[in-house]
Amino acid sequence: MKSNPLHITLKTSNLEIGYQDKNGIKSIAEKINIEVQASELIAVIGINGIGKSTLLRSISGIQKPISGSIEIENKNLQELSDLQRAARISLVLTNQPISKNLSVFELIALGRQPYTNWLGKLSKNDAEKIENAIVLTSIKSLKDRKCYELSDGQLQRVLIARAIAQDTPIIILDEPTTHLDMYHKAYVVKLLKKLAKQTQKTIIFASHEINLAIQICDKIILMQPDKCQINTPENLISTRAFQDLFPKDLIHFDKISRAFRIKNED
Ligand SMILES: Nc1ncnc2c1ncn2[C@@H]1O[C@H](COP(=O)(O)OP(=O)(O)OP(=O)(O)O)[C@@H](O)[C@H]1O
Repeated sequence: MKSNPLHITLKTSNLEIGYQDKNGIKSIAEKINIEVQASELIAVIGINGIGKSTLLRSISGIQKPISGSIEIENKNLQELSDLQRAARISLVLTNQPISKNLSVFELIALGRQPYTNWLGKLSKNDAEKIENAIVLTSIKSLKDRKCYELSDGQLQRVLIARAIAQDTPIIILDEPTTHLDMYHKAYVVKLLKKLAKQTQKTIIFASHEINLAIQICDKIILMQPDKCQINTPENLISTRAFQDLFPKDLIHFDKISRAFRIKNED
């Protein structure tokens, strides 16, 4: 794919997301209008239960939206077959069960599944994509290890490598920094930024690491009870969008340090 700053990879129009339970359809968020471009790193931010995972599942095509449309590279997501979707979007779910008995190489090779023949045999091109993903995520030394031997931080890098090997224009990750220490949280988000720039992919991830997202991401999708907006961290700060994200009794957004801070006074 060519590096083109105006290459729109994902567009939602008047999207309403939610779920169905025994009592009927429940709406979680509506009027979601977002447009994202190639090479952008985008964080989805919002309080617990606001609908971040539901939004990611909806734009990945694994959960049906209530209404509105989702376009991936100018194609309606609903009209894509599973295979066509897998060639456009890769999804990394932190709590997804994976077979930890696989070696790192085997797990990354699963990223090529949408392209391999029915025997699952890897072509030369598949092998190159896998090798490239291993190099980009700096996990060469882990290649032959079993996944159960890995630390959470290492496993996260391997899952990211699998998504890179899948070679889709869009990569979506749900809370890729969960369970990681401060250093490894920063490491993973910086890695995602590097990958977005080097591979011209759109990378969208949900996270509670707001201070990190403000420092590193190109854009933030900010989900709040009454609206969902997308903008650069600078614009969100200047329009005071972060001010009422949390109840004000404990935490406030400090414009000077561009970070949320805990109130110390009683
Ligand atoms: N299938 C479902 N059945 C019942 N409730 C659901 C279902 N899917 C989502 N919800 C509810 O919808 C709301 C949004 O959930 P979601 O997981 O998308 O939020 P989130 O922002 O990702 O939360 P968190 O930050 O805690 O991970 C929550 O109240 C959740 O309980």
